[in-house]
Amino acid sequence: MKEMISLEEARALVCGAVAPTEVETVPLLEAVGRPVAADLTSDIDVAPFAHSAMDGFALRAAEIAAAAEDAPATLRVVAEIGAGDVFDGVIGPGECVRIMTGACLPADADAVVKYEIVGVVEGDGKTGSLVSFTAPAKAGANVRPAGEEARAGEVIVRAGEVISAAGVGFLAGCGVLEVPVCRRPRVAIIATGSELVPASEVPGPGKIRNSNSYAMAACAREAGAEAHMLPIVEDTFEALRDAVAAAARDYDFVVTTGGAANGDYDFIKPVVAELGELMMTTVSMRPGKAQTFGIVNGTPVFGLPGNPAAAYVGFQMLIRPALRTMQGYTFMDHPVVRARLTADEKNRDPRRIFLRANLTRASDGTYEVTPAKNQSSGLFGPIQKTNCMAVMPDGTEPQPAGSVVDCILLDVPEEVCL
Ligand SMILES: Nc1nc2c(c(=O)[nH]1)N[C@H]1C(S)=C(S)[C@@H](COP(=O)(O)OP(=O)(O)OC[C@H]3O[C@@H](n4cnc5c(N)ncnc54)[C@H](O)[C@@H]3O)O[C@H]1N2
Ligand code: MOO
Repeated sequence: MKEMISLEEARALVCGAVAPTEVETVPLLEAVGRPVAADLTSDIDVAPFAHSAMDGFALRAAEIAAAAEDAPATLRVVAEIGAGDVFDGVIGPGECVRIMTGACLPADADAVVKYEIVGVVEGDGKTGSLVSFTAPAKAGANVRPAGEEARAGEVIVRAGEVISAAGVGFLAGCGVLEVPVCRRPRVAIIATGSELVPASEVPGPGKIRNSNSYAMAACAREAGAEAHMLPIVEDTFEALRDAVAAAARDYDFVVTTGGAANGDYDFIKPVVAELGELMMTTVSMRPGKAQTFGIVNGTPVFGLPGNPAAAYVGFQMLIRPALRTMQGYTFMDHPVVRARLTADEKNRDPRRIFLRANLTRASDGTYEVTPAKNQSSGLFGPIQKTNCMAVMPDGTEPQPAGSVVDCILLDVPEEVCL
């Protein structure tokens, strides 16, 4: 095992070590935002029948082919149909049917003319009236054909496609009310550290609240997983070994925070090595170089560093892709845009640096990015107050203001116009 590996190597290693969870069938609404695990087909044609796209008059286009301003064509209205009605009569020569949007197109009609451009010559425009047309209509005008969106038996969504909110509507129209998806991975979150107290308590001397578990559980949820916060584990080899061994039996993925470096009380590396296969210990990234990964009992175990920002970046860059792989996503990353640094950035390191930063739009519409002043790896606060991570290009040269860098979009609020 290499001591320090690149982020790309780490990601390939972690994603390569996980497998999709088994397929389960969930109610349609539960599938929003998730990739489907099998091709889906429609049970009917959608739309099931040709129908009108306008409120107006259904007719044979040929009847009004010669219509003009100075030579209007006049037709007799023989029926009225609304959405849900079916007209099964005959439209004879010189006749039309008053039709509403969504109503089934009569068999004899091939076009609809909206009523705004139809004159009423006699009557009130309803059955028995005489109406006039001053322009021809193309066959098919204002007609939505049967099967426009889907054909019965046709594959409408392919395996791997992620279902959007509109997609839920599409599937409902196609009669797909249950959807096969990969089960959400059950993720155990274990905070290690003898300094930790539950966040519900006020910490005593030398103690701090366990905030990592909450953040990692939130990250796991955002990644589509089911998060389970387990009790805090004190800094002893035995306690951590027993907690990790039990979690590896009961969960699909185990995340620990803390005890990942080389201090006297850092035990995640020896624990994973003893219980299973230790595959990674250090990644060339900042914050968060101490990133442990291995397999225990067939279960992936990821040891994040204790520092909050380091744990957060490690989760986003390495655990999130793994959890998405387990759910069948083919796209693992947060969106990335390129933006100009608004100030010189002297913060450089041979490791890849992820700066907590704010992305904004300049007046000319291009993106600008401003790193947060406090880049301490010990804090969650600056991440709450920023919306992206600006990735410094590899190398140790200072980056002058105006340099263009990748920005990983994390929590971009609606008011930032992208
Ligand atoms: N001699 C060296 N010491 C350290 C190095 C180094 O290279 N040489 N790296 C530092 C960096 S960078 C990091 S990151 C940490 C990683 O070490 P650990 O994973 O062992 O982290 P801990 O020591 O357990 O904790 C670090 C820090 O984070 C706080 N913490 C831990 N767990 C939680 C939690 N659940 N909620 C909130 N805060 C937590 C903890 O109290 C510490 O302050 O090592 C550095 N040291
Ligand atoms: O591994 Mo540490 O993140 O650089 O705070």
